[in-house]
Amino acid sequence: MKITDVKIIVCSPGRNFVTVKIVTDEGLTGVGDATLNGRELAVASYLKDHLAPLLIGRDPSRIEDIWQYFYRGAYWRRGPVTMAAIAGIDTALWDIKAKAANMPLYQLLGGASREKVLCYTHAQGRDIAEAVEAVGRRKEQGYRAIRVQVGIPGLPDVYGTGAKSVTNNALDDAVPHEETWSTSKYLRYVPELFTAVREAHGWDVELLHDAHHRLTPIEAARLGKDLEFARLFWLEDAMAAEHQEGFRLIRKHTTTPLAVGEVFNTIWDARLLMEEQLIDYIRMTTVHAGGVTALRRIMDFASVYNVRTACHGAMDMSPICLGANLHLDLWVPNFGIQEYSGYLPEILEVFPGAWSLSDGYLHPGEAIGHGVDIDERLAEKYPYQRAYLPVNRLEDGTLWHW
Ligand SMILES: O=NC(=O)[C@@H](O)[C@H](O)[C@H](O)CO
Ligand SMILES: [Co+2]
Repeated sequence: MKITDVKIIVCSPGRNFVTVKIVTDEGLTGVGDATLNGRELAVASYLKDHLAPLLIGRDPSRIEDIWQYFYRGAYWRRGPVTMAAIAGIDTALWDIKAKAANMPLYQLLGGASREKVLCYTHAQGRDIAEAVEAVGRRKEQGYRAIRVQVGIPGLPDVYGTGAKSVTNNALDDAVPHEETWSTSKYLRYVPELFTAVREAHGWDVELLHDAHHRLTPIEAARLGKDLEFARLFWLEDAMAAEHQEGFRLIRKHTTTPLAVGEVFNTIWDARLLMEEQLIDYIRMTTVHAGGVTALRRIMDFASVYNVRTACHGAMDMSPICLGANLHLDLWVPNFGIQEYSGYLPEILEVFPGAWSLSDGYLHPGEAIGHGVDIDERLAEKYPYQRAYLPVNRLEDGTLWHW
């Protein structure tokens, strides 16, 4: 079998996605997600101008060799753009291989280790009352694990808590929306949020919270400690994790489980965190971690250190990424949880898939390959629109983490 064509499809059904479609001379095709929220065209060009030409004529079954060719062969290794581009190709190649083997991808990985995939979803509010109500709605929809985020009194819209939080990016802003942040206001308020949520909804629902990299190590330790009463499933992205050693301080002070990794793109970003068991969940996902080939390796490394998987899966990864994740989620022995924040209807039309959600659990389905495709004609109806994630400033104007 030979690769005869590589298409890079950029579309925007409610938000921007970059999709790789690989065509072979035997009629088999495969698709992969290569979306990088806010820098989509950099990945599209990396693929179109640099990688796609090198794929034509190659044997699509040589997935590992192609992965190494683009990783080691790049010379300039790692980074979100490079690894998202490699991910798009790699995921498409695994899709083709599973189709050629006439089986769902999870069978190729080693078969199912569970019947279904536990997921968590998002609930947010501009204030505690709204957030408590949102948790109630998510419980009624059958979710067993819910991430709770809330606006902070005295601060304007905080990321992921206002009306625009559905798409997590500013489609209608020609420049990144600038948020204002105060850690002290935040640290005082979040424990009140979880007191109210536990009071209203009890203990049979798993609660998660995402600090989106905004704290220093000691502030993260403080929050973890202050939230121990709420018995969270996890506190996520407590601090910007380039400084992996910083988690030693957090770990020393709190038993609140820690999750990190959605912005990581190679194992090197997480090695120390996992070797020293400084985290409990690794949040790396197919599209940002370099595809199925890389993520499978990272998941196995995590299992050696009792770290569980928790693939990132918000709406700024396409349903193709979710589909591929779900096959890994069904197979991986050290599974933790899968993020699922739902998709706008137009996204599900452009990316039809075999996966399903019921009663707070997902399943990849039994279609051959990873079970998700792209409707190219429909995708054309949604041309790219430049959009960004917000940026974050302290009240004095300092450009801050997020
Ligand atoms: O854990 N999930 C998250 O943090 C998401 O909501 C991210 O903010 C967006 O995917 C960033 O593009
Ligand atoms: Co997150």
